[in-house]
Amino acid sequence: MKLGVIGAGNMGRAIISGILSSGLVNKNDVIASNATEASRNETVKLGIAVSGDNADVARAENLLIAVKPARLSQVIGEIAPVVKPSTLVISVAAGTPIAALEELFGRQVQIVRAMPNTPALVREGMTALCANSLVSEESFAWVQALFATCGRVEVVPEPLMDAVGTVSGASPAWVYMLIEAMADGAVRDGMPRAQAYKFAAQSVLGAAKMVLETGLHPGALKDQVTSPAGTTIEALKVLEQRGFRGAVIEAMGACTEKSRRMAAAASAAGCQKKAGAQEDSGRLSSLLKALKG
Ligand SMILES: NC(=O)C1=CN([C@@H]2O[C@H](COP(=O)(O)OP(=O)(O)OC[C@H]3O[C@@H](n4cnc5c(N)ncnc54)[C@H](OP(=O)(O)O)[C@@H]3O)[C@@H](O)[C@H]2O)C=CC1
Ligand SMILES: O=C(O)[C@@H]1CCC=N1
Repeated sequence: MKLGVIGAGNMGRAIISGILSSGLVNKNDVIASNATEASRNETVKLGIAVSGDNADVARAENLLIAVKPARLSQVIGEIAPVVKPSTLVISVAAGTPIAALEELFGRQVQIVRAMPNTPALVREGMTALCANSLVSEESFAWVQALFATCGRVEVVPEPLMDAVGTVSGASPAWVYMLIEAMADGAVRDGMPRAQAYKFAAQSVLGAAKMVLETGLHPGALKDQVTSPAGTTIEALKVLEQRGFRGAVIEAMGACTEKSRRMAAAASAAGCQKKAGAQEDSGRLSSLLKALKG
């Protein structure tokens, strides 16, 4: 198998769907796993092979791990014996540094850390990537091509991954909140709800494209909309009074801080495991010495 995916949930399935619709990887070359039968029955609808055995999936040439960070230790414990030196492991886990993943494997493994987002499903995702030194340029280029099938890709230094997890990984959540709130506003003004979602979502999509494609500063684009003594400025005044921008910045700070706390906890757990392994190997060599003596 070309690609194995352990944890075909919201993020895993979005990536699989993005990749399959690009044709870069064939359905017959993908295998995925879920914990429960109910989820496996959903995953099988993607037309790929599905297994309840993570070791089966981990035999693929490239392995994407998309379980929740709290499940990583258990899953890596299960698959470490079958992951070969040639296997390329990609983790999308938030707040989980490469060094912590290496500790969980307990040996040298080629690891790419990715931070994607769910718009990968419609091939409008944003993914940041970084890798450990064992990943060859050729393999890293392949991973970039893989995620490029799901949208935009950028290589970033690992310390930026917590910020990325907020600005693109998690941000769709509050953009959806904004769309929901905008639609509520339109409903209040008399628009039917289904139509309101379309108008709100298309406006967010268009505004995002304006930023990406004109290269203009978002402030300049805002000014283009805001006519002197017009209607828009009345809305901006209320948003400034209610602390709209401050609320977004503070919320994003909380999100990034959580990711950093998770990373610190994952690193501390890795250090404990390493210390434990050193203690075990110390005990083993004393035992061997005693047996020889
Ligand atoms: N959701 C998002 O927008 C983003 C998520 N991420 C990262 O992606 C990862 C997954 O998150 P998300 O998709 O939201 O979570 P989900 O809960 O939607 O998906 C996790 C999947 O893992 C499966 N799973 C759990 N335990 C096992 C196991 N032991 N063996 C095999 N499969 C297992 C679950 O199966 P079952 O359904 O049967 O329980 C589920 O399908 C996380 O690490 C998160 O940090 C990164 C960026 C964005
Ligand atoms: O909420 C989370 O932890 C994940 C990571 C980024 C988006 N969702």
